[in-house]
Amino acid sequence: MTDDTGRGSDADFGSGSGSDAETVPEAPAPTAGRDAAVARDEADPLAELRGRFHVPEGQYMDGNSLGPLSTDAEASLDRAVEEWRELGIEGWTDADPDWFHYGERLGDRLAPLLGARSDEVVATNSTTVNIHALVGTFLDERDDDKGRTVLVNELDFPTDHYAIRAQLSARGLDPEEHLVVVESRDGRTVEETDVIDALADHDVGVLFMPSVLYRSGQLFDIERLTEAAHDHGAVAGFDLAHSVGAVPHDLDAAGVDFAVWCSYKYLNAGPGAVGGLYVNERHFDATPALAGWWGNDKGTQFDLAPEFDPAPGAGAYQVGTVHVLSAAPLFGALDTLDDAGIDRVREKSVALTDYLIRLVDEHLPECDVGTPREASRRGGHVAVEHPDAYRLSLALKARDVVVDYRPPNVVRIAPAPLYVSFADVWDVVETLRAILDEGAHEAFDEAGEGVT
Ligand SMILES: Cc1ncc(COP(=O)(O)O)c(C=O)c1O
Ligand SMILES: Nc1c(O)cccc1C(=O)C[C@H](N)C(=O)O
Repeated sequence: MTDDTGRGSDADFGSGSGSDAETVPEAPAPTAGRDAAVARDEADPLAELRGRFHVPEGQYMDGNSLGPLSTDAEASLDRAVEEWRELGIEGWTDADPDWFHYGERLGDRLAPLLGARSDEVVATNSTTVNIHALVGTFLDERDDDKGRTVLVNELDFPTDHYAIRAQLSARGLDPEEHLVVVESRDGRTVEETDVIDALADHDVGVLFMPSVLYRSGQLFDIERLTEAAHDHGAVAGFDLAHSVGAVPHDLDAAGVDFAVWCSYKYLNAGPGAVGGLYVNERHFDATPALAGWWGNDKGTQFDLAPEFDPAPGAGAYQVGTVHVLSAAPLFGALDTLDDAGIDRVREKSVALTDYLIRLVDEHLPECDVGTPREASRRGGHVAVEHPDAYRLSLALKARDVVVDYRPPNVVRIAPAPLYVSFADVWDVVETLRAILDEGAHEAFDEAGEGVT
């Protein structure tokens, strides 16, 4: 790609080139060349954290699906294995932290990232199981027919749709009558005003939305949508899979009722890592729809009584035995994130995605950007659109640029701040420019292998 033609500073690219009015000052100009990216990296206070990750060769841009292993996560997993070896069954009480309370101790660590009290957060289950548990609970909490209707978005991740439909059907509630689906106008994003209008136009008891859309990366205004839900007598729940660890949250202040998330994306806790959930203390008297002995009060759990005695707070939503070995890496992964600070992570993320969008605009005219250009409406990844996105994603991986593909036309590129540099972003776009110039993606099979 050509270097700077002296066309001016960042400010000249602020309007219409991909960023919103307040251009993020830190990102280099798209025509300033790789040296400017390297110089930006040399000034990056988070740059040293990359050394605490085992980042594969090339550019790893898939943290929106699976974050890489950090030395901290590795150490905490090793510690759990060592305790298993040395303590055996005594690990439930004598490990540090004791395995019995892994979910609660991780809740203590996660709470600051969520803007929540420790007893409102627990690491447990998986995202999908937590959606079943919480949507089911809040459907049961409503004794009026109005409350037994859930509002979702057309573009939500499929597991959210599957779980909610199952919970409705389990209660004899026909999704045709008790599920309101807000449609996208452009196939990429959802208008918040359309969500708010749907709340006004339908008898909705539960609003359930992602914080960030998995394909386009649109970030929603959680506080605005929660207020709208409450104004119309609904509770508000959010799937934070694509924002926890990338975007600061303040769930208590926003009045959110419940939330769920995974830990294997921007929290970097490893494949199949334990999920997490939040329940606002307003709802601590609710009865979990998915009762299990691990959600029983730890003080009576081994009375082994047939009656369920829910634990206080979010802990009641644990179901079966905590998955110790899939939870252990999260302790170390949170050490790394705590050292960075979520506000600095978000600041760098906005600069990296802004830079990526402007490089695509400047150097890849064959591609479109499906992600909102306003920083306040963007999560941690960018949707680069191209009719041959699937084969482009394969061609990129063949050149050690790890991205993923989402139908019908999106290459998802996630420059995660803890281990991605501005020079990495330049290199990804330069590689994509070369692939397009050579037509290298045409060597790949349309059908291709499975998509991850
Ligand atoms: C928004 C969203 N929810 C849920 C999931 C997956 O759920 P689970 O962690 O249960 O596999 C994903 C993908 O990882 C997702 O993007
Ligand atoms: N969550 C995933 C997984 O557990 C295995 C393989 C891939 C994924 C994903 O990236 C799905 C993810 N929710 C998405 O945003 O598409």
